[in-house]
Amino acid sequence: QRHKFWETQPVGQFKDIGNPTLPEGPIEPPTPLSEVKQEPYNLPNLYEWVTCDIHDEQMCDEIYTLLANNYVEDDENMFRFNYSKEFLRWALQPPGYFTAWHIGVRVKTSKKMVAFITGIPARIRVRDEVVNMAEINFLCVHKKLRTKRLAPVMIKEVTRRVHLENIWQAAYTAGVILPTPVATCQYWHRSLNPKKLIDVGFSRLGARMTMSRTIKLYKLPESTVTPGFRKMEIHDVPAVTRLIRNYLSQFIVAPDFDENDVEHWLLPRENVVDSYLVESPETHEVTDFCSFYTLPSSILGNPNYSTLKAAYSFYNVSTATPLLQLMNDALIVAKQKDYDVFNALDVMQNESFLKELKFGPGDGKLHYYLYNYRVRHALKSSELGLVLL
Ligand SMILES: CCOC(=O)c1cnc2ccc(OC)cc2c1SCCC#N
Repeated sequence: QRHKFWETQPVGQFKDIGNPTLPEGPIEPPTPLSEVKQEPYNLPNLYEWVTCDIHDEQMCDEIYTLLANNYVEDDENMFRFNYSKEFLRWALQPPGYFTAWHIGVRVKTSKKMVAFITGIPARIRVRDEVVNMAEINFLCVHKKLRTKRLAPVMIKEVTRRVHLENIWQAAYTAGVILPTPVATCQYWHRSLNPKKLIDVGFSRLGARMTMSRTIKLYKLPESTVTPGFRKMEIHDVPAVTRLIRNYLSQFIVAPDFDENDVEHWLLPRENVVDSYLVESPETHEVTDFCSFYTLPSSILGNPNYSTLKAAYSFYNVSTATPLLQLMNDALIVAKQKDYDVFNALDVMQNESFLKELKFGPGDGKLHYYLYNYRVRHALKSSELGLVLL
């Protein structure tokens, strides 16, 4: 029966949509820490909790393999996300992370990892309130255990462990509708390797279009065009922090990044995150910034290809270079690095460049959720300044 679990949780309920008397903000007050359940929730008998030290090579391997074989697929089962190990270590070890929030479920006898869920701490501003939250991600149950109702108890257990750290709100996304989306975003895709996307069946040759005409349509310059466009370096952290804090202040929901956060989330890491900035050749001021993260996908059941190399737009700021030109340079760099596709959500100001840079709308939507925090009415995706991995 629909949302049996979510109707028991402090989240916006469908029945409350449009009720103007309900105030924006926390739905339930914090619980005194002494009253938070001290022991883990009970799992079905065959299974046990395991706290996952993602830094441990063997544990990281097990998590990588569980996700690579059982994590999210698109509706047509053409792709499955294939997060790399170095990406997982980056995603799960931001400043102030808690190992206890990286939670596995394994079979008591075989010790086989069969499920996973994570939280990381994040300061997220909602309008003018900065709230300490947990970002919940990587909820994955092995394909063979999907009917055992493991997800609700895993969500309750990560919530319990977050409460023990005196954090009472959370943010998460899903491709499915749950009570109640704070915003609903659309994926957009920019072909970089149109022949491969057509060969795997994601894209189709347009009417009256040949393959060579299609390749020409998506062709990009060999090199970037913006003077002063270069990779971000560690000494740029203060300037980039100023730039991105100012830029994100215009959105209703956005991360409250400090320099430590910027150093972790935006400094380039090979095969994980790429970030570039524009340093004015005259004034040496940092005026613009763009970034994308690397999330490959397994291509399912295709004899000729096994992996899709996908770049995902992350945080972009333009104050001097037109956003259109800045993002075209990002596409150029992604093509230089042999990505097959550059993906973006219609969040922030992305709508201003998507069509002109030849992105096409995806058929998947991404719904954003807040736990124990009511937002009176759903936001437009352009009011969202938050990109979750
Ligand atoms: C070619 C465009 O599609 C994707 O890049 C892609 C790749 N892998 C996925 C794995 C699971 C999946 O489940 C929803 C979707 C994809 C998608 S489309 C949505 C992500 C974006 N942009």
